[in-house]
Amino acid sequence: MAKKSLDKAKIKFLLLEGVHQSAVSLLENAGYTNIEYHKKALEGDELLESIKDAHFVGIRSRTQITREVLEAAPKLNAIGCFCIGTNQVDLGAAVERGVAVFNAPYSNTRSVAELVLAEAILLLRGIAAKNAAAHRGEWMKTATDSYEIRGKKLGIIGYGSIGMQLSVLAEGLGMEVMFADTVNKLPLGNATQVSLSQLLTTADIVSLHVPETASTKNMIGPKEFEQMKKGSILINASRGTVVDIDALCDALRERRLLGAAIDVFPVEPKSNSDEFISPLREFDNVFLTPHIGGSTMEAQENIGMEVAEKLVKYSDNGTTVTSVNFPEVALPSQDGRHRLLHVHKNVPGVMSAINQIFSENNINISGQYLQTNENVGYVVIDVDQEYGELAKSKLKDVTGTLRCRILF
Ligand SMILES: NC(=O)C1=CN([C@@H]2O[C@H](COP(=O)(O)OP(=O)(O)OC[C@H]3O[C@@H](n4cnc5c(N)ncnc54)[C@H](O)[C@@H]3O)[C@@H](O)[C@H]2O)C=CC1
Ligand SMILES: O=C(O)CCC(=O)C(=O)O
Repeated sequence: MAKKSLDKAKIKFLLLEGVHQSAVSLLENAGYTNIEYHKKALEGDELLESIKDAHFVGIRSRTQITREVLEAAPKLNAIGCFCIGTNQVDLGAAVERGVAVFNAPYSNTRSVAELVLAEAILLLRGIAAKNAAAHRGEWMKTATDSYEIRGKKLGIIGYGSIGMQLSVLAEGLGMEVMFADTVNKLPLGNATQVSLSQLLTTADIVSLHVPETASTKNMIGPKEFEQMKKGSILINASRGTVVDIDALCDALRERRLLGAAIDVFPVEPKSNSDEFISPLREFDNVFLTPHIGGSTMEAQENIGMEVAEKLVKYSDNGTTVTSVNFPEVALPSQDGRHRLLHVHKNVPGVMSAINQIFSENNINISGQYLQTNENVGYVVIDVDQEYGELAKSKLKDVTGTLRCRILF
């Protein structure tokens, strides 16, 4: 009898950072019972030890999957980011090793948009400072520097999934919305696209919704705070690297800003038992939240199912739809066949070497799917069961091979 590929019970899923139990249930229902579950992020030797025999890993925003971590994980097939951002993963190093990365691009967007809007309303009323004062026994009953949100100008930097939802919700409250984005975007409702400096000089509330990239690092620094309207508000629920925190402190000390709401920080505590250290702690008029923009029960449950399902599909039949670093292939099931999944460098000669193996060994191909991106090629080949192992043993030696798997 032909040897089968790895038993599902032997396929190890390492789930970190307390990803929602919906992910565990979905994996178990799909037959994957070898699940190592941790409530916190792992780092250093602890992470290397747990990931060394993992076939799949699930993380949120804290766990750093660096090149070194990937090198310590020879069996890893895919990484599931149970969140939107994928900046915590070295995507280049992952693709070089044929490791696919998935995320949940939409499931928590509404949660972030709602939090931002709530913070905007509360900051315009000075609630952060009034609340802090009341906890100390002070009574700050005043209308000074207290405003309605209706008619105010909201400037959204990064008009993607979150920025666009925020735009629609804000217009519903009677706000005037403008946005800045590196890409020309179709505005929703009455929003208008403007330059970054136009936005900074006119918005009453500036909200950041960009990814962490080289171009967004410290994109709001001393020069940008200078440009912002006196008495305006800054909200950052994107990534901590986007705002220069010292410059923000200066703007707050000089009372150029009415307040701020910051959910993400350049350095965040590794776990809930670690101290949160930030110069922003001194300011009563700043909402400080522990990176919970997307942390609602609804979002986490949906993310758990969405990302776990993507990992299961990749494990079960090779489908890579919506992967952030891999060529996307939607595959039917391989009933009655063996399926070979071959990830290779996207260089000339690899596909002809692969096809030669099949013709030289008289292996009939019953289905073939190929997709490439700039860096890698991903070819999926279905063959009769008796040829699966032979084909795999030859395919894994093709020059340029990054990873080769067999499914049955
Ligand atoms: N605080 C939290 O818990 C959460 C934070 N996030 C963060 O929010 C970010 C945005 O999320 P989405 O809206 O879903 O992303 P998205 O990818 O849909 O939109 C990002 C937008 O930013 C634009 N952009 C990129 N670089 C820019 C630049 N230099 N200047 C202006 N615009 C630029 C892009 O063109 C795009 O339109 C995520 O990358 C993630 O880091 C996401 C979810 C939860
Ligand atoms: O919920 C998390 O851990 C991270 C949320 C986030 O920042 C994201 O989705 O990019």
